[in-house]
Formats: sequence, C-alpha cells, structure tokens
Amino acid sequence: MVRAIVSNIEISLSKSLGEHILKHQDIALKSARKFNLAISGGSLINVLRAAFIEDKTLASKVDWHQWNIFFVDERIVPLDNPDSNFGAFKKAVLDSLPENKRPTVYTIDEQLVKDGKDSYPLIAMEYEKILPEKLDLVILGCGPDGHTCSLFPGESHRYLLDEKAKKVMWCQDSPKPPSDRITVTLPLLGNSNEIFFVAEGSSKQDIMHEIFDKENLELPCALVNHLYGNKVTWFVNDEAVKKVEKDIQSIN
Ligand SMILES: O=C1O[C@H](COP(=O)(O)O)[C@@H](O)[C@H](O)[C@H]1O
Repeated sequence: MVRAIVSNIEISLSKSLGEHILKHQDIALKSARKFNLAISGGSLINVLRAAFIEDKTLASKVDWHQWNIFFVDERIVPLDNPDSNFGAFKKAVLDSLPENKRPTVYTIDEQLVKDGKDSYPLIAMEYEKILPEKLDLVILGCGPDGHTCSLFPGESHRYLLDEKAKKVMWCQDSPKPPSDRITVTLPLLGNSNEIFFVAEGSSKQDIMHEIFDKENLELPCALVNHLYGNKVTWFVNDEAVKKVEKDIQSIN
C-alpha cells in the first residue's frame, strides 16, 4: 500500500520531502560510507533547491560529500544544454554549493552524445554500468500524462515498461521533447530500497485522479504504485490532489 504526504500552507512540500530524504541519508550512512540516490529532472529540481539550498536548517544537515547522485532519466543532449537534467540540477543546486562541499554526480558520457544516434544504446549501457548494485532512494516525478522517469504510457513505448533485464534503456521518439533520452526501467525501481514521487500544482490534478481513483495501470506512475507500493511514498500538495476522490491521507 502506497503512502501519501500532503503538504499545505503550514508545511511546505520541500520541507517535508527534505526531512524524509535526510532520514534516508542518515539510515544509509549508518551502515555504508555513501548515500546512493537517483533523482528526476523537471519540477523536482526546484523542490530540491528549495529544500537543500534555500532552507538553511535542512541544508546544514546534508552530508553532500557522502552523496552519490544518479539520474533516473537524462535527455541525450550536451550537459550544458537547457534540456539536460544534469544541467538543470547543476544550475539550481550544485553551483550554489562551495566546491569542496559537493556530492559526486554521475552524468551520461558527453562524448557519446556527440558521436550521434548509433551511440545512444551505448550511452544507456555505460550508464547502467556506473549504477550501484542497489539505490538507497529514488525520487520520481509524475508528468501530466502519467509518465515517470522517461517511461511513457502508450503502445509505442511499451518496450520500455516490458523490459525485464536491462536497468537503463534508450527511449526513442519521446512524446515530450527532446526525443532521445535514457531511462531507468522497472527492474531498477523494484530493486531500490525506497521510492518517492513528487507532484505539485494544478497541472497534475487530472492525472492524480487517474492514478489514485481509477488505478489505471496503463500509466507508468500507477504501475509503479501497483508493483512496488510497499516502498512508495507520494509527496503532493493540496492543489495537485484536488480531484482525487479517495481520502488520500488515509492511504498513509
Ligand atoms: O521529462 C521529464 O518529465 C518528468 C516530469 O516532470 P515534471 O516537470 O512534470 O515534474 C520528470 O520526472 C523527468 O525526469 C523528466 O525528464
């Protein structure tokens, strides 16, 4: 059963997400030297900035040195391209940290990006090789169409959801630009210790109704709930869940 934490005027989503990430940081660092975390791009990046750069109390508790950060998906573009998830994270978070206090961040191989389309499957294979055996935490977004990572709904992208062995794949002809991406797959999510979803704002209202009330398993987000619900927590705000008929608090 998934859990949901609904933020409101009193407790912001970034605060509650930040506190829960720190809890998992502390758990991981009790038994290991590194906290292995994978993050999404999109709106999540600004939530992370609000939590760990702008909120000074939370920021003071982050052991950046011990964080290994991976991406659950990345657009196949140069890292300084405005569409790059790494580029967005660098601009919003990394550039605000002193150089001696930065996490280790694992990017796609930029040289392979320059080599063109024939290299795209290799970008995915190489990224899979640098992933740890198990991630402590993955933080996912939820697109208004129900996609998460670069796992999109619809027949043309079914091959990504059907994958049973590879942990990272090339996503071609993405319905949302840019068209070429890499994405982690369901086996990777299933093997992670904990999964957080973050969804905020009115653009997510219809899809939240589809996911929580209709439990439409054609939607990758709903499928993740269905398959791995016991380790899934949703961080949402009031606005995003306005059309959800279920008492979302009671699924805690
Ligand atoms: O394209 C992407 O979109 C999703 C959702 O983004 P959001 O801005 O609607 O939160 C994101 O999780 C993913 O990493 C990104 O590449």
